[in-house]
Amino acid sequence: MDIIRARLIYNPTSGREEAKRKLGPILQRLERGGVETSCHATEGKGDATQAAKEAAERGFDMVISAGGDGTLNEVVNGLSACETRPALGILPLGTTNDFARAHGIPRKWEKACDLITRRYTKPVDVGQANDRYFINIAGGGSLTELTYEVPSKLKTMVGQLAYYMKGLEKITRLHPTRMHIRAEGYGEFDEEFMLFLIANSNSVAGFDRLAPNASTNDGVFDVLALRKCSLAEFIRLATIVLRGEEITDDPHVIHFQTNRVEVNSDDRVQLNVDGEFGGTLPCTFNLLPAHLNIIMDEHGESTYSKHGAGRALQL
Ligand SMILES: Nc1ncnc2c1ncn2[C@@H]1O[C@H](COP(=O)(O)OP(=O)(O)OP(=O)(O)O)[C@@H](O)[C@H]1O
Repeated sequence: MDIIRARLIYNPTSGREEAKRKLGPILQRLERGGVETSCHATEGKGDATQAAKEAAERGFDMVISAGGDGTLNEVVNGLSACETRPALGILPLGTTNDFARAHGIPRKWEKACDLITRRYTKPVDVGQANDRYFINIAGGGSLTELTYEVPSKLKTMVGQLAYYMKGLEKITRLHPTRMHIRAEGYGEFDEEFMLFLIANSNSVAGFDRLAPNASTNDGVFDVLALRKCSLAEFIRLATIVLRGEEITDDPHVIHFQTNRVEVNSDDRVQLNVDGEFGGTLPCTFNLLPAHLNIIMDEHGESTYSKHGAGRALQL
């Protein structure tokens, strides 16, 4: 068995602190599977980005992100900026693990370790929003501005949507903003929007039908923009999303696929990038095709079209 070198970047505070509690057994299991692993415990915001960048520069064969979507997003940001990018393994030990769930990466640490030691990688598209990277979703609009006010685990915009729909709090503060959206190969829109979403993955906070065609390996984003509408219309559409049904054909929704979108506004519009604050407009969203090789189940995702089949990690 070939031995490979991996750097495990774990957030000791994620979820129920499982990465910290199970660290010994995790390292042992990886080692038994030929993945010789050293580790870095993150100390706060941004640390995982720096640690991933250093691991790539030090020539590790693989970086393993252990934690939730927040840690994964930081690791993706560190790796995506590098010329030579190690394979990425995921131990989904956080409170929210949207990406892992959508890509069939097991929640149990034993099974996730076994998947990593099988070393089967698939190329995955990465989104770039100005100088930040994302693998699930980015967006902007008044709904995303409310996101940061809520001390909730539901950090993505759609998660917030569910939150507001349950409580109907603050929903009256939703307001349209005039934005200019220019999409490569599609066209331009200059009108008032409630919000826009740039989806790279089809599973956003569990709403699999929100962008049903979005896939992390098709070379395009699914863009959804909600036109100015009344509160009643907004609630009607949000209810459809919460029921797990599609809204892409609704006349209030603009939906298209592209690999580059520019969004601009004269007003201050905050961006949400994979659940985190991502600065303000203007923003250019660029898709980086097959930018990262992520360890997945060979039979995990079925829509493996544009970049061909996955492969065993070549070392
Ligand atoms: N030692 C640390 N103490 C506190 N926060 C940290 C530490 N290390 C990393 N973080 C921050 O914790 C955030 C959340 O991490 P992560 O998504 O892995 O866990 P989670 O349990 O799913 O998240 P959340 O607590 O937001 O639900 C990350 O964005 C990261 O910046």
